[in-house]
Amino acid sequence: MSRLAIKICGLSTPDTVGAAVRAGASHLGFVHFPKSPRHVEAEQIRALAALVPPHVGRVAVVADPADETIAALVATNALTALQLHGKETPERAAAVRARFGIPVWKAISVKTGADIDAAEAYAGAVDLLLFDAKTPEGAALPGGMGLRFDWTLLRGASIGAPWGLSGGLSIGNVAQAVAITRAPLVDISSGVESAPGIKDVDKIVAFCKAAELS
Ligand SMILES: O=C(O)c1ccccc1N[C@@H]1O[C@H](COP(=O)(O)O)[C@@H](O)[C@H]1O
Repeated sequence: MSRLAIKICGLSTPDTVGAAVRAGASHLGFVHFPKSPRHVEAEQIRALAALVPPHVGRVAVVADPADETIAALVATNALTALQLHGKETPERAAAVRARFGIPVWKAISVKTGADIDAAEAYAGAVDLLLFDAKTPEGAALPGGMGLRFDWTLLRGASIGAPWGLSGGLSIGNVAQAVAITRAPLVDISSGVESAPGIKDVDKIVAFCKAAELS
């Protein structure tokens, strides 16, 4: 059985980056979305990523980015993947991957089983599908709101690509989430914070422990 991959997302300080690495995270996420309390500029991502050992993935999270935005992020040479967390189509996701030569993760907003079925259109166009809860229409953020969806929708689903589970995960529910979905990767942001955008080292450590035991 291969080890559960853990992505700690929305990091913005050297301390919390170090804590996530030491706690055993396989991937770190950096949100580049100005409306987010977790927003970090490309130069900050470059500096934070320089603290990360090469075996740990470094993922920039964006939503419906312009090509210029992607170019600036890719130019940092700090990233192992780009997470598209907006309304990008399969064609747009494939074009980003081809144009910028970077692995692409696509967040799939889930409310019903039809949303999971619709993810099939992205297989082949992206490198990883990340199932996250749909945020309410008009919400300020497309993710990072601690919302979860009905995990049983993923039970027994055959996903034709590498994938992960996101949305409303916490120290207390990650074991149940993995038991239900058999997710190979779990992704958390607000569940390891003390306030929006403020990561909590103790919570990061506790989450990684709980995920590893699941
Ligand atoms: O966290 C944000 O502010 C954010 C902004 C724009 C796009 C995505 C964002 N967050 C991502 O949402 C998921 C789930 O987060 P949570 O655990 O429910 O808080 C995660 O991948 C975040 O990085």
